[in-house]
Amino acid sequence: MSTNSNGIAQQTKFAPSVGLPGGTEPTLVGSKEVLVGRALARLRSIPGDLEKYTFLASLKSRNENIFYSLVGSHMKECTPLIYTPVIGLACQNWSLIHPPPSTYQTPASALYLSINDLPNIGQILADLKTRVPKDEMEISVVTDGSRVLGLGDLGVGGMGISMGKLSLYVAAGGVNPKATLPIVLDFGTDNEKLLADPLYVGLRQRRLPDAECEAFVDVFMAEMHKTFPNMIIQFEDFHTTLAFPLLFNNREKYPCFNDDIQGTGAVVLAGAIRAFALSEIPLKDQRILFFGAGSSGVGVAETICKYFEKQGMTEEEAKAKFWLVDSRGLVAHNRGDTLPEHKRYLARSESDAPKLKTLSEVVEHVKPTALLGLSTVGGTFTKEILQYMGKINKKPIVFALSNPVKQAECTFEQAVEGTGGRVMYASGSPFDPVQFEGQKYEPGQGNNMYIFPGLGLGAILAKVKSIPEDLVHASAQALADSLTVEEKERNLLYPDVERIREVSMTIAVGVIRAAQKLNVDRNEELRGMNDAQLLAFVQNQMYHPLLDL
Ligand SMILES: NC(=O)C1=CN([C@@H]2O[C@H](COP(=O)(O)OP(=O)(O)OC[C@H]3O[C@@H](n4cnc5c(N)ncnc54)[C@H](O)[C@@H]3O)[C@@H](O)[C@H]2O)C=CC1
Ligand SMILES: CC(=O)C(=O)O
Ligand SMILES: [Mg+2]
Repeated sequence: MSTNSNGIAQQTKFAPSVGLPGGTEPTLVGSKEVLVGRALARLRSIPGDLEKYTFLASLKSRNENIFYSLVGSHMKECTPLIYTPVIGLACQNWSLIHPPPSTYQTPASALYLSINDLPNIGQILADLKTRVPKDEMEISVVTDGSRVLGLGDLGVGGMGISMGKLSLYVAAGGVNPKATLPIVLDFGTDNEKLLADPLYVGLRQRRLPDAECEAFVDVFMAEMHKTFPNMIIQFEDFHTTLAFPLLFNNREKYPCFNDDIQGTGAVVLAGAIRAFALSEIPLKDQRILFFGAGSSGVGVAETICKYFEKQGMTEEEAKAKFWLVDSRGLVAHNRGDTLPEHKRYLARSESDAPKLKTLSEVVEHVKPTALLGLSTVGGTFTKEILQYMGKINKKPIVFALSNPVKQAECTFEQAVEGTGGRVMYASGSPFDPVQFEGQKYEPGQGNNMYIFPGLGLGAILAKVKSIPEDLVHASAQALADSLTVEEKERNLLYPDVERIREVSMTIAVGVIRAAQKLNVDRNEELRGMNDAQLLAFVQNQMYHPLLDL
């Protein structure tokens, strides 16, 4: 990453301006605080969520510095509007709100590549390179929109999630906005509503078979790497049948990772490390049940399983702590269907496994200490299940991680009430604190937004060749270690979201050190720095809109 002011040095200076008769500006435009305050007041005056989203998108395009100052100083209020849950609504309505003003602003602020572009990808990227305002692009979030949050196939509407994640790279990770590139690969859509919608802005044809998508991505990745050799690629919201092959095909060749598999793995591991400790149950006695065995469920389960091994368990001992449930019941070798590759590693073998079809049956069979939902199905952690978790555990762990809010397996309030206030809870989308029997309870937000900004920042600064699993584990450990004494006293599982930039910095340092250990770093200058110097270096490299106003 080059210096902070790169690409943003020519921003408007906000000295009070004196109006001339007939001028286009009012008499007093205001100081930066006033400009941010004015944007906030305007935002709060807008009644609808989608309208708030389009206002913020328009602000981002008109003045990036005010946008990022506003978001950075009001993370709790703005994150739900530029990210989950409102981003889901934006993706669902993409054909109506497209192009958001930000795509007009710079010609390289978004890239749609369709299957018809396959022969020309190299040329398209070379042209784009001549138009990007920064000498080197640093990070791209790439999706094909085939599984956007828990909302299913939204086709090119997935652009919203790529843009939202990159806004957080800037606001929470301090990446230069000019070095970010959201990309949608338009492989068609299997969403009947979109196929029938004359206003749909993507290809109105059915999705290509996975093998053809994989072949497209082979070409895409090679051309991206040729054009932007240091660019980190984040795969996002690909349907599970593509998510795993794309990760395995590319992870050793290029600096890339899958956010749903690995970012989610790391953020949930970090929250779980803390919850396991608070539960006062040793790791060897934990029994962890996953409701949902897709890219994120399996990604998280395998990440925690590896952590157990690092804590001294054998592979078999670690695997024995996990149970996965999918739409056919307990995932088991002997249940009579052919399990897809990603479900085999943690599939069970006990003789009664095939009989366990519903979540309630599996919960009663397993007696879990921790119940984690990554199923996309809202409300599935019923009152009875939550009460049962409360009955068998002193401090039950319940993570309802599906996004957006309606897809959460239970709300925070339901979890608190069902367990008599003893739950250790995290959700993917934010919930408000809850009052129960005169006491205030605060939920955790177990969302990969705590990981990817810091993981990406560390990978950019170290100029990594690839992102091995140890870098992901380092990001989880750094997040778990980042809670302050005050946050621990509040029984939080994750740091306060207002501190996310500071947390990202710590994660970046952990990731850089892990990259150095594995020799995947190309920025060898960082090797000579001690930890304090490295932290100062990371901080100094971070884009900071307030300084540049
Ligand atoms: N909190 C976070 O940071 C993240 C949350 N997620 C959320 O996780 C959810 C799942 O994502 P993926 O794993 O990619 O999706 P997926 O569609 O691949 O997996 C869903 C899994 O749930 C199972 N399932 C669906 N309906 C079910 C039912 N009625 N009963 C039992 N099992 C059922 C499916 O069989 C499948 O195993 C999404 O809502 C997504 O938003 C994903 C990534 C990060
Ligand atoms: C948060 C996220 O990546 C998802 O829900 O897919
Ligand atoms: Mg995702």
